Amino acid sequence: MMLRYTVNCSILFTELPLLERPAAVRRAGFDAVEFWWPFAEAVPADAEIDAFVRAIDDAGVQLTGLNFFAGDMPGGDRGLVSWPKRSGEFRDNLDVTVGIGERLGCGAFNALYGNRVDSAQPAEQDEVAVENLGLAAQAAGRIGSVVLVEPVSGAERYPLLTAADALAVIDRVQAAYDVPNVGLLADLYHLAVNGDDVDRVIAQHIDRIAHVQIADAPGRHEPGTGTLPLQAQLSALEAGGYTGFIGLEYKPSTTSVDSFDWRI
Ligand SMILES: O=C(O)C(=O)CO
Repeated sequence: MMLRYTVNCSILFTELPLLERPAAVRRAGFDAVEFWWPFAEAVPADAEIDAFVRAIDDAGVQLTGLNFFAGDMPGGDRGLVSWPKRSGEFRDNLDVTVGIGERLGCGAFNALYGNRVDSAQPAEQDEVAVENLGLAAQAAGRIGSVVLVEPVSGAERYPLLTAADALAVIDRVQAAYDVPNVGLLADLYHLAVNGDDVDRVIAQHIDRIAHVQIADAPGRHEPGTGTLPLQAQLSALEAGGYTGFIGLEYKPSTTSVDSFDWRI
């Protein structure tokens, strides 16, 4: 298989401090990494950003993907994009994220949509999301990068569960802002756990898939630890002409370095 893999350093190599993970990925034989937002704040100090950029540069790996600031992820937040009261923070974060991307040649930014909140109606949240995604796409477009919209599982109030949910949002953004650079993040684990028909999504929407991530289910561990037909789905992506990266976004069932044997 010619598929290219990128290692998600927010869920793999967590045995190590964050800044040591890119070098560990390189030692494990990979040349690409992706991260969830790696800082506590939407706008971190310049020194923190410099240290992050240096860790990736010095490791000799490519940053292929970075999540925008998504709130308190361990506390249950899953993005600020559709959260009216925190829209300002998302917008403050846009330039910082794209700035990091520009320094490292990062091609994709994941804009987690955000949970439903009690302080706003769903329709208002969806309006705000379209605006914020339009702005994000314009910012990413300035460096030739794409913004990703991702269906996610495991968060009770996250409204994008299936590929169709995310594609409907992308359609709205593209109609309102005429931005070509917004695409589906097809995380095959999240889609399967949410009951989507992953084979059909690949067959029907491969041209709208801008990034793929994988983990097996149940458990969200490496491929082969669960029951998902991931090898067949990766083959289908390759046969269908998908040339992007495959993000390894799983919790290793052993140590991270011992979790790569499933690759063909
Ligand atoms: O929150 C998650 O599970 C994600 O996949 C974020 O990108």
